[in-house]
Amino acid sequence: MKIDIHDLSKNLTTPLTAPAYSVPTYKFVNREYLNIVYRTDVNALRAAVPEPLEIDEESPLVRFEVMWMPDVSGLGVYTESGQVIPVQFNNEEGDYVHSMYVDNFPAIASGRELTAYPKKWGAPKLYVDSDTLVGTLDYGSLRVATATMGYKHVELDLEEARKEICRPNFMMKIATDYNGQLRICDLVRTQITDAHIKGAWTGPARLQLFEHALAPLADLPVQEVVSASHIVADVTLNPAKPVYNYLLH
Ligand SMILES: CC(=O)CC(=O)O
Repeated sequence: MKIDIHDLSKNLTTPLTAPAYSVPTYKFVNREYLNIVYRTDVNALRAAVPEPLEIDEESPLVRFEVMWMPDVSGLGVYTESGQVIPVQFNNEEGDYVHSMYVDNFPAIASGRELTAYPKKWGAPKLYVDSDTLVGTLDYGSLRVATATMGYKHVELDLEEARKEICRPNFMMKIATDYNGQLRICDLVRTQITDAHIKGAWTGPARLQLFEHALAPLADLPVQEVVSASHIVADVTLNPAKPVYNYLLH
């Protein structure tokens, strides 16, 4: 087999004859979000966020999210759950993606290799239980998060919902050479720019996080639920771009 590194139509990843994921662009139809914004401990938040990102010390917030993706071109069906943290970088507001637990291998591999999504294997679920929207996250056999929200109690403004899911995302891209030395250590930025909101609601919400050594969501403890949203949207993801190279600083 001849390897042509300039042929961009080929998905050059392994296994060579049956790659672990398809070539993006990934388009999501009816992506459904349960987002719960909560106040946490400022020292815990400071310890989680890499500089030069800045947190809001006066208002230390985290967004816990569970996303059900029933129709994703090239990746299939999956659910994802994690935490993002509101930050500022170069005077721009955005969210630092702190953790993501996902139940689909191609989504994990492509997210980590092509972008910088901090994805690990996990078992999130999003479903309606009678009058309640429920989001759960299991890691192995243990429950690490349970979120509940009144189902479609109050409609949200669709433009506000669009702004919520289109905030810039910042992530850490880390790759090493064969000796374990850092080859890439970047802060990267991406943003959803193509989102069609199909519905958005809010309602009463609660969130419980449980201690786990390898899925340490509870290290950012819930002090108070601030807001919650349930959003259904079609979205397209964009590639990430480096915005800060730690190897040069
Ligand atoms: C496809 C990706 O890597 C991003 C996501 O799952 O949200």
